[in-house]
Amino acid sequence: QFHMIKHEDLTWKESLGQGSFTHISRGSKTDQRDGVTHSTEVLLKVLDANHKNCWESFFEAASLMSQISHKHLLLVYGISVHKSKNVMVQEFVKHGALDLYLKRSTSVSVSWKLDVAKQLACALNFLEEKNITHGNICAKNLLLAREGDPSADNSPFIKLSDPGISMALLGKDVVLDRIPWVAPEVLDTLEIELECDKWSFGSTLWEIFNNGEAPLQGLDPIQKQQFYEHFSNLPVLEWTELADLIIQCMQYQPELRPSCRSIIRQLNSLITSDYEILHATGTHPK
Ligand SMILES: N#Cc1ccc(Nc2nc(N)cc(-n3ccc(CO)n3)n2)cc1
Repeated sequence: QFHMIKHEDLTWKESLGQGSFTHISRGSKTDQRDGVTHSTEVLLKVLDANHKNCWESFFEAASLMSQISHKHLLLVYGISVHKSKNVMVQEFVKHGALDLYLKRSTSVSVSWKLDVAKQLACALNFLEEKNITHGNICAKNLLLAREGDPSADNSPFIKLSDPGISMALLGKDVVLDRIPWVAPEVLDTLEIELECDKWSFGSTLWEIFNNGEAPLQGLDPIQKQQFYEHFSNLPVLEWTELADLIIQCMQYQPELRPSCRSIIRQLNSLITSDYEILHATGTHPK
């Protein structure tokens, strides 16, 4: 169920850091199409040698992404297995992970953030309609294909990355570390259902509107576990309508979380202009 890419058709360029249990590099792949050699810029995601036993789950995550196509889902060209290297070949997304972009950027507008939130909600709605659970929604797994330039009046464009190795294989400490993105019910069963993605969406909304700051970042795994045991909520954003949506998504009872359609409807009903004016000037528009 995969396109196998030959090792010799890949060129490795600079390393770009690492995800969890993988490291990523820029590269290119060549392929022959109607006798013409094409070279495509790609992102090469290599599974760490010490997690080689997770290669099935690594590729399972990638195959989820290549079975379906959607404008806000990352394109996976295929995989390449050569000697002990398990490589996922992805489309190269120009501006990389959203969490780093938000941390580095100073002047990202509220409407820019809302645009990104709507695009993520659309991707989730698409997956929900196909009854596919992603299982690892977070700003680190949102990739920025287009920055969006307010003066040129064009908006950002994001792609949801692959979910990576399933938590069931990664063990309890990784699951604890993923609090508050991982839904509370997952801690017991390690089973992920559609509602889990709604919880993670709420946590990711919090990240986006807090400029990429990781929620609960100061807490250690035990304190993170207690956060769930005490049915705690994230610190409330001052934009109450958005804070309400986050609370709805981060309901401890999975069945009380909103559908994607409801999430999209609520995002569309948020008025950014008033909020921005109020936020910027401290006064309400006339
Ligand atoms: N400086 C810089 C820079 C870094 C990366 C990209 N591009 C890219 N393309 C992808 N397909 C996936 C990723 N990822 C980044 C983290 C993860 C973990 O999931 N993926 N980055 C562009 C610029």
